[in-house]
Amino acid sequence: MDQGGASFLFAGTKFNKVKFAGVFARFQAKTAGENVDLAVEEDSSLLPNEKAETEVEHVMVSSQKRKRKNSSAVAGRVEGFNVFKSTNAAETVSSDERNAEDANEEVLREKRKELNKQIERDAILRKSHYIHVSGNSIPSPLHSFAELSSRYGCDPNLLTNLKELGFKEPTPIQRQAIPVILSGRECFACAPTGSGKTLAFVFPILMKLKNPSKDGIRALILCPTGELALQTTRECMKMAEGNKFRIRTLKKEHLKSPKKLICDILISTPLRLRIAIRKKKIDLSRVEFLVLDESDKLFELGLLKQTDCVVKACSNPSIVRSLFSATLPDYIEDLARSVMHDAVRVIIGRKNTASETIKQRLIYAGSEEGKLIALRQSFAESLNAPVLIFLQSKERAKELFEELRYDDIRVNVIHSDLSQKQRETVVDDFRAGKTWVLIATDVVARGMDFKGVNCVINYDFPDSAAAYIHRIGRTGRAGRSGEAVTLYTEEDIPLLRNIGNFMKQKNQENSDSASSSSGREYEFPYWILDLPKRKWKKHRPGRDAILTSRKD
Ligand SMILES: Nc1ncnc2c1ncn2[C@@H]1O[C@H](COP(=O)(O)OP(=O)(O)OP(=O)(O)O)[C@@H](O)[C@H]1O
Repeated sequence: MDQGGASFLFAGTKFNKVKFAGVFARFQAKTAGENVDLAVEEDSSLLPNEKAETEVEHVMVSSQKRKRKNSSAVAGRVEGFNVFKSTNAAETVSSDERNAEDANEEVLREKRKELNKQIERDAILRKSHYIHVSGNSIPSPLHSFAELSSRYGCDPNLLTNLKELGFKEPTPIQRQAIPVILSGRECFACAPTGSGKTLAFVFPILMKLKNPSKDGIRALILCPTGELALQTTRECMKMAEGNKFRIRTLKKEHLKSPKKLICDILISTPLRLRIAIRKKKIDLSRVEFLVLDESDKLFELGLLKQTDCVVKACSNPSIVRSLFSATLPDYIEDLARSVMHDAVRVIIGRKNTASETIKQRLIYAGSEEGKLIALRQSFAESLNAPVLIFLQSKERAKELFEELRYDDIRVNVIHSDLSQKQRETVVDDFRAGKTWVLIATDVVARGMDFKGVNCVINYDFPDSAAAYIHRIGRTGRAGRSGEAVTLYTEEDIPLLRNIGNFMKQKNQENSDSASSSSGREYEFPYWILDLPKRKWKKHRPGRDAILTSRKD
């Protein structure tokens, strides 16, 4: 990735004079020489530990000031300067102040104790959910969804929606990311596939927007593919049910319409959005919340320019930006750290790892022919539908489809040569169970939530570590179990070590053998860990054709 190109992302953010108007006014008054009361105002938006921290700071400042004053009073007496009008008056003030100081120090001790207790409670909760955080004054994680009501005054209707969706407990990423966004903090978050990241950014946005308005687009969610944008829109609508928010996916029709698109929450790919911006069909200057979902993908070369254009168009200085993904490479972290404002980093479990609930297996297929034989054999033994098969290119996906379409299984294919409408139909059929086996390119590898996919087959070895994690992450979602099988040939052997590292982590925590859906025991091939380390560049080796007819 061209990091130089990425460095101008997020440019143009200024000091938020509106948000900090109070501080600004006080600061101005102080510089004008007025007697400014520095007392901390009761700020209901502050969280318990933030509030405690602020109060402790305030008491400390006041106490230090008094100490300085007292010591100068003592110094005044010792050195004999007539600092005070009368010694008696000085003594009276000093004894009053001493009492006040004692009381203040008691308050300070209590606040400190409470703060420490809160920090301890937060640490225990975070530890039990493998939540790792860094940043300043990080809001406490949630114990339950009910806390959204007691701590943040969440609209009861939104909470009812959660209940109706069957969500009883927040997932780890939701426990931490929701309070972070609610407290107006920018964040970059990394949590495993299928761990509920969508709700983690959608729900706090719905809470913050409160009511529908005609003021313009207030929240924007960027997704790398049209399918994911549609899925996110649907999820968003389910969570907002009954609140009359206008939630829209940016469609081709919007680009042709003479009117500007006005809605509360817009969900789009960067590609389409950039066209809309250039055609002046959209105004993003009032966007208060910007989410870059699958952020590492959005920063890849093919999408970087469009993403950058969108980020720049979101010119509201008080915007709150969040980056979410299951894979967060170091260079994205560095970029985020350097350009985001006081951002909070939230990592669930170990960074860049596959979900714990996926059994992963490697199968040596020898050749292209061997792959097809292995696939047919596995389907003949037990077709554990729904199954998702990934290939490295649309040409190869089409070939495998041609090969399997006359077998006795309901199979379909999805790739970028299909129109958006066709792609939507294919996805819907797979979701509805009309398709048992879906052959795909990486267009559906990211973010797609096909509930209940039992098995992912990497027919072609993935082209990057991130691709491996996202592909296999289409199974084993929301705590369900799943299976991922990766077929490999000679060309892929140098890269086995790279995914072996992910597999080893999983197998060490369970046992070294994992049984597959067909009931066979699987031995982890330890020898792959002895292979030399290889830098994983885009791995798409030339492969023999799949079609058996073409070989005859
Ligand atoms: N609190 C919850 N309790 C139970 N299920 C949940 C909860 N939150 C979300 N889910 C469900 O978990 C599934 C996965 O959620 P989601 O698609 O947001 O995952 P994700 O972390 O974004 O995955 P990916 O990295 O693949 O994009 C969805 O079916 C969603 O409805």
